[in-house]
Amino acid sequence: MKTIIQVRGLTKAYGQLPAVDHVSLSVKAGTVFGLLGANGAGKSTTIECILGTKKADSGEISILSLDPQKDRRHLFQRVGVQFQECDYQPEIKVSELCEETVCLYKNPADWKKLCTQFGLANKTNSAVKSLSGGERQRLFIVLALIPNPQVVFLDELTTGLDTKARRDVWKILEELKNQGMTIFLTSHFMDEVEALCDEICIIKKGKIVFYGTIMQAIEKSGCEKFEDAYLALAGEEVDAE
Ligand SMILES: Nc1ncnc2c1ncn2[C@@H]1O[C@H](COP(=O)(O)OP(=O)(O)OP(=O)(O)O)[C@@H](O)[C@H]1O
Repeated sequence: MKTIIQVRGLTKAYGQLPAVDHVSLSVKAGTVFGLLGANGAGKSTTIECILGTKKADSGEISILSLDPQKDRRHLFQRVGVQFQECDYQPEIKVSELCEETVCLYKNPADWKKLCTQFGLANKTNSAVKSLSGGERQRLFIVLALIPNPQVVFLDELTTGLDTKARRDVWKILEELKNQGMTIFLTSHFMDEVEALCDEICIIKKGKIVFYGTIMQAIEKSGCEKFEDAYLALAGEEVDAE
């Protein structure tokens, strides 16, 4: 299986704070990779360095065999990114935002089809600002998929979605994975991670504390349930430092 993302010794500090500390990871084509950790663990910084929107202090990063700093334009065409929020004109409609996004890419997906897949078919004429939190979240996934990407980054992908919408999104991601898409996600929902991820990496204060499969995490922790395993491995209990 081809390696889509390869990170070796990624390190990035903000002043004195080591946000990402010698992180190495590798993501194979057509798999779902979960980067996990508490708030402030360093997930977003890692993703931004992989995407080239932040410059690492040291380490090597390759994504789709490209250097994210040197080849950002090429990467832009081949990578999808879901943001928690994105900038849009205050009155813009769903259809207009999708069409604007389509214009940015050489080989865009059919946005209407994506809106239907994500349960937004009857919202295309609505203003983005009028959507519910869950609808907006689904729209951001649609926007991330418009480039027809080979790899997609989904940040806290189902935050704000109701139970059925979450399950629907999982199903679509399974289908995309089966079609060969590589998915890199962050999530604070361990049921979602368990349902979707082939491999996970847990970071704490910028350092990797676990890397492997869900089963290996359960085995290593000695817990029965993955959520307990995650809490034990991530050390999310209040520490006394
Ligand atoms: N631009 C910045 N300047 C200074 N410190 C920053 C900056 N961005 C992030 N940090 C700090 O770096 C650390 C890692 O932040 P990061 O956003 O990567 O974590 P995260 O795991 O994505 O958190 P969350 O789950 O809350 O999104 C945190 O302590 C954060 O406060």
